[in-house]
Amino acid sequence: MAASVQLNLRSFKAPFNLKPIAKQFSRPGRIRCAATTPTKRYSITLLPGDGIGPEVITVAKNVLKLVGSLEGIEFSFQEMPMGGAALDLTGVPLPEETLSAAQRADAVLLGAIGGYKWDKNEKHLKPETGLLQLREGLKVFANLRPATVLPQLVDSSTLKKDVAEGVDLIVVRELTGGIYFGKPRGFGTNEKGEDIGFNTEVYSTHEIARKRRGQLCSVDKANVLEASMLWRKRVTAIASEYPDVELSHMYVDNAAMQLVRYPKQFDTIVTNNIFGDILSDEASMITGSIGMLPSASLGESGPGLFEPIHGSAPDIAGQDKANPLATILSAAMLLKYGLGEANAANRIENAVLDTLNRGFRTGDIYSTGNKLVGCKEMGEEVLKSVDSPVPTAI
Ligand SMILES: NC(=O)C1=CN([C@@H]2O[C@H](COP(=O)(O)OP(=O)(O)OC[C@H]3O[C@@H](n4cnc5c(N)ncnc54)[C@H](O)[C@@H]3O)[C@@H](O)[C@H]2O)C=CC1
Ligand SMILES: CC(C)CC(=O)C(=O)O
Repeated sequence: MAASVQLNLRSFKAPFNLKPIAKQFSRPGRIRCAATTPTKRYSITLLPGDGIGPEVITVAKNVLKLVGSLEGIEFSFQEMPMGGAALDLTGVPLPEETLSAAQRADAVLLGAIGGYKWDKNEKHLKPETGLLQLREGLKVFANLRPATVLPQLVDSSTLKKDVAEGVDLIVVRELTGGIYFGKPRGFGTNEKGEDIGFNTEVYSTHEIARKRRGQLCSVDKANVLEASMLWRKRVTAIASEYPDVELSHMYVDNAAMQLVRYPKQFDTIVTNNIFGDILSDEASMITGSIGMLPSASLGESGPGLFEPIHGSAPDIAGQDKANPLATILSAAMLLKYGLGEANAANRIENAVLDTLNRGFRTGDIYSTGNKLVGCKEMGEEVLKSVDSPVPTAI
């Protein structure tokens, strides 16, 4: 890593708590099980989407309902079409009604979008375009993707136990800029008449300024890309204002390698849209499965968007094989970061740990000696753990 400078996080106001979710995972304790009269009401827009999306959202919704009833919270859920499902229904991947329902809600929980059926659609008619429009429409620029190796799943990691054990990091990904949105973009022909496709990686200084909200290893490609050079310049400039927190810089190719060589070196990685997408998927395998990783996307104000980091997994869709834990943990992030309901969020996190402690595993995290279950049964076991007055400590 490059020489570090110090950032002082104490003096700036982040709109969210950057403390890795893992820290809260490790707080087992007695759960009060008394049902209370609902005093708080929240509206949640549910966007099941495509593939395994509806399967995992159904499970997460049930978990939210139960936790709400135990914590005196009443949810009103509004389910709206999004992605391929919306294309089939309305001809566009993000209908106006869906976006405005999401904007009006207290928080948004998304399953996943995409599938073979729409892969050949024109760009503006792809499910993925709808997701980018949703993120842009909600102005959720900061995407938090925690990756924690739970002791229960250390054997599911693709890395050796001593490398994976204790990994506890978070990727903070810029979400509404960079190459996913930059212009010019498109298709054309070069001087030899060959077809070309081109995109533009562009960052403006105000977008990078937002990145100071981490305590950080800033990942870029500043040895080659101008947008990364500006990124590093801004991050370094901001760093000088915050002397108490360490900042280091790393090139993305090295970061990809370091993540599998010695992942414990990372606490918070802050990076751009595309590098964050790729590195967080890579980090997911250290934890055992992409089916385990939740995410929260937050802006300055307005509802946050909460979604598992995985896609619609068309290869297992409709077979009751999906791991719902990433979506359940996204619901926990929704409670914690979106609604400020930390107790309710802790209930969910503890219930997930308890379910794993009781040996229940979907196929993606299965190891010998455990009980193989499908998406629905995993959800039912999590509900039992939510109800359990004393969760098992890890
Ligand atoms: N946020 C979103 O909605 C995203 C959507 N996509 C879309 O999803 C579709 C499939 O993309 P892929 O690249 O295959 O990525 P993917 O994440 O859907 O699947 C990759 C692999 O992980 C497995 N997997 C994913 N989630 C799982 C879960 N919860 N439990 C068990 N196994 C799980 C799948 O079965 C597959 O083998 C594409 O249309 C893509 O554009 C991809 C990434 C994110
Ligand atoms: C538009 C999405 C499919 C991009 C993606 O992979 C993600 O952000 O998770």
